[in-house]
Amino acid sequence: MAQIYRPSAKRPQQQVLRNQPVKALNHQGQGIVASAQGVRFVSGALTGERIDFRSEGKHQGKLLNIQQASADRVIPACKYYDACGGCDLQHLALEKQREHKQQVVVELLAKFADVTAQSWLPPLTADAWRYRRRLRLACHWDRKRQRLTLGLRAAQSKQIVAIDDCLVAQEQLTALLPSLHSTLAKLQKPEQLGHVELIHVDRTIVLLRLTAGASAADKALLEAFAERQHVDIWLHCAEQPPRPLLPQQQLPRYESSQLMLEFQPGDFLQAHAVLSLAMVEQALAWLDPQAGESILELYAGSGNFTLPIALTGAQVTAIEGVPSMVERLHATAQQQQLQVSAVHADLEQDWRHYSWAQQSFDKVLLDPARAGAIHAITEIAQRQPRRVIYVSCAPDTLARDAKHLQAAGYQLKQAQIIDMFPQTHHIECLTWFEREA
Ligand SMILES: C[S@@+](CC[C@H](N)C(=O)[O-])C[C@H]1O[C@@H](n2cnc3c(N)ncnc32)[C@H](O)[C@@H]1O
Repeated sequence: MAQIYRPSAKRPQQQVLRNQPVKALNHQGQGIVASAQGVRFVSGALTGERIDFRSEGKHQGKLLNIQQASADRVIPACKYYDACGGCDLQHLALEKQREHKQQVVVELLAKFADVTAQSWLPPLTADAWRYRRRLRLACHWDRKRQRLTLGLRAAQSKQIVAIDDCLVAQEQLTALLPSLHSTLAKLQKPEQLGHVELIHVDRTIVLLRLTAGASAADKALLEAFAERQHVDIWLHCAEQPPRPLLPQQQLPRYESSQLMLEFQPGDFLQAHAVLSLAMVEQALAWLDPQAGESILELYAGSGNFTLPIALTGAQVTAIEGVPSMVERLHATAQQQQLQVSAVHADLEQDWRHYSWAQQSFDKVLLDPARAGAIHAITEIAQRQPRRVIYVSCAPDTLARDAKHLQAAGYQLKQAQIIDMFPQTHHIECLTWFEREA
């Protein structure tokens, strides 16, 4: 058989580069270094620092040593900082984190959309530690050692960092960790545990994701835990929707504009309770809904913005892609006797087939996931509502979508950073676009 020459696969270069200046932070909070090998993004580095790093792959660098530290550098408060992939900006002073987040949005809007806000409000801020009301924990059962690991994912890895505290989670949640760990390790088949979500709203919820239904013995074990810890347990087994462990358990509720909204554990819930309330209030101030106006709300979830808007007397058409959230939104609107039409639809599909999309709307509010509103924004732009309030959790997709609005004749009147995820690089931004007269 003929031998064919095959060049050996090129290994990515892993050269160490020393004393390199960091020129800025990117939107993922990584230091940008323009090295002789090209631009590298280095997690943990700060603007103005000089660092040693190892070049990894085409674009990344691993921080090895800080030769000259920034005056904005602080000692990370969390003992898991080096291992956990969560709070990746806690080495930057809090005020500077907020300045950086606004700067990122300003720059991305200018670079990708040629959009400049007419004015910026100061960032909306609240507690920067112990703020998270939901915490998702990864689980792994080591069959050989008969040991359960319960923790958070390491940075860019599937590894789990076992934790007994998380400084950004509310204390009601972290206080559960030791007893939860020992209870879950006693399950008959702990390998069936996918992940665990802890939620604190009007009650504390432990949602267990399982690959199969729990046995009667496991249910009894969990029931005893729930009683001892005064929590509600929900089970999310295989393809079934999440169910309460006990039939008498009620749906949990969270607050929005003095209303209590029901939601199903597992469905979307804003992470920071205080800032979620403040954000809704600010969005309403800009939207300024009037009785009789017709408002289209996209990516509505279980009604965090919808019901406060409807309280003003405006007619709201709220669109959401997850059926359980549409059901909850519809039920709460009925209980409160509010004018809401809650519709299940995929906003990424062509809107010509949707009857709700054939009406005209005075104003639009949208709050998409990180992917942004790549199709929906073109549909909105065609319909030319007077005002668009865009709530974004990803500045890169906001900039992409803002370009469509700008091309369709909208101006960015105001913008504001919501410090929804302190200590992390994640950025939440509220924007107000107005159609030019
Ligand atoms: C950032 S959450 C906002 C939810 C709500 N506004 C709130 O404040 O709680 C985004 C929502 O968009 C929904 N979603 C994502 N992609 C969608 C799509 N293609 N069509 C409809 N809804 C979608 C998600 O299910 C989620 O509820």
